[in-house]
Amino acid sequence: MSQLEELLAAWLPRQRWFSGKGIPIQQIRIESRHRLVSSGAGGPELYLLVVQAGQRGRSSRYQVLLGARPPRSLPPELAGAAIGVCTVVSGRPRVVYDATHDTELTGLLLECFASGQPESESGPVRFRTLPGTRVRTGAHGRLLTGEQSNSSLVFGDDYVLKAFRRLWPGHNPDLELNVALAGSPYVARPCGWIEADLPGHPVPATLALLQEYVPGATDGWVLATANVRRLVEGGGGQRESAFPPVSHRRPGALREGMGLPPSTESLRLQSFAEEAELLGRTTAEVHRSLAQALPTDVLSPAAAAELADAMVERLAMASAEVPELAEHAPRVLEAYADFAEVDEPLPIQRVHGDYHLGQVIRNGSRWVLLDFEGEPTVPVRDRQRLSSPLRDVAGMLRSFDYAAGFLLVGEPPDPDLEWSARAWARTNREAFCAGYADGGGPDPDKHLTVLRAFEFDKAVYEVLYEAHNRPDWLRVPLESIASAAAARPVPG
Ligand SMILES: Nc1ncnc2c1ncn2[C@@H]1O[C@H](COP(=O)(O)OP(=O)(O)O)[C@@H](O)[C@H]1O
Ligand SMILES: O=P(O)(O)O[C@H]1O[C@H](CO)[C@@H](O[C@H]2O[C@H](CO)[C@@H](O)[C@H](O)[C@H]2O)[C@H](O)[C@H]1O
Repeated sequence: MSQLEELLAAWLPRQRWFSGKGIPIQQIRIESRHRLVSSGAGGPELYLLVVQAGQRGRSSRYQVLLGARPPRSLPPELAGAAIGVCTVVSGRPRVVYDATHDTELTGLLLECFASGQPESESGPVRFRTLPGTRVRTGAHGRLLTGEQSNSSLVFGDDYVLKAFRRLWPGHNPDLELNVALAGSPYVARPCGWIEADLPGHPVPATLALLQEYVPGATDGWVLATANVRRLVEGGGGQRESAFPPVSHRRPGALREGMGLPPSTESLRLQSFAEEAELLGRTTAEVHRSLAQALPTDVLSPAAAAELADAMVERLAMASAEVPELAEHAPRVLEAYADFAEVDEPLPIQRVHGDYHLGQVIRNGSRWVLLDFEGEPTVPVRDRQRLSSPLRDVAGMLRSFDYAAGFLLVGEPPDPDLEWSARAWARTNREAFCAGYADGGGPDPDKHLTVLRAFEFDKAVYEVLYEAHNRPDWLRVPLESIASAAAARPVPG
């Protein structure tokens, strides 16, 4: 291993976006290295590295944006981004650091888009813009610090540049789907992308996506968790207050039907249920646009069986890593077997693929959908497969459970709190499904077997995701699986 590879081997596992956390790195190899920009003699340089990390006999590729400056010239505000001192090029020692924190360098990325030309050593990295786009330069890129699988830089109120961290050959679905949806009011307009050739692969990999920034928006996860917290803090755990049964989709409908004014709790539940319903409608609209712009098909029985097999495989993998999952496996397997036997034709199309509350932002008038990347740890060619839009519905339903379950993380057992949290999740799940069906999507209530299998599959994915990234949160998907496994499946 080179000096830089050794430094990266120690630094990578500490990064939020590194998907192989907790598994020893056996090998690190810098597969390619490109100098993108240099701000002049003695100034910082920006390198783009494609790094292969070997773990448990498997190799994964990551993108590292590396800054390099002469030793002892790192500004104090970048001290926390330092990776170490080594020779990057031409044998001279440099202090190397995570360049996404360096606003001097990130600003130069916009200039590469504007000129279409990086100052590159060998030219295999390309900055592309979409027809009709003139990139405005001048703003510095500020790194977002949220829970992310990638790294997003916000340039003033103009753009967001998302650098994909885990790289796969092929166009990233986030680029493909945003381009297909360009012009829709429900996505952020795509402006350009960065791509690079990967050694030995005929198709380039997408390294980053440049999109218009949606100003003044808040993401659905922040809104939902604030709402669920308010509900609970406001005494939502009073069991005598009306909570709509499953057949009543709107909170408060039961009391309304009885001529009673809405209870405080149902008003609080309703405040987010309206949002959930609108989100359901918006989701249906986006699915319709995707189906119009890109290929569609119908899932054949053979393909359904293959899909069920893939779910079984994922369950086996997750159970091997997280033994608590194994006790629920028989019921989960039953759900997958029921799915494989569904005999109605299931329309399939391109879908979001990793749909949850953190992927939607709400501005003044609408919900906007982000991050059509799919599950970042799944190879791009698999993420490009057509799928049932109900997979996205299941993803968002899981997310309502998450927002409620998150509230209980670290809390001592409290049946009232648990009851309120579950009530919140159920109300919003129902509102989302109602909005989705009203918006023209396949009615979730009529596809319960399919939905149950997709929800289990997503929760199993989440178990692995949490085990690798946020072990404290593991109980959120595990408890959902336990309670869904204990419930009798409703035919449909
Ligand atoms: N175009 C945009 N306008 C405003 N905020 C955005 C935009 N794109 C991303 N964001 C913010 O960045 C966060 C992470 O973006 P996302 O694409 O979901 O990244 P990741 O793939 O790493 O999860 C979003 O939750 C949102 O808050
Ligand atoms: O980074 P991405 O947004 O592409 O997605 C990954 O990270 C998500 C967490 O940030 C993870 O989502 C899970 O946690 C969310 C709350 O933080 C919750 O809303 C989702 O329902 C839950 O799946 C996602 O699964 C993962 O791919």
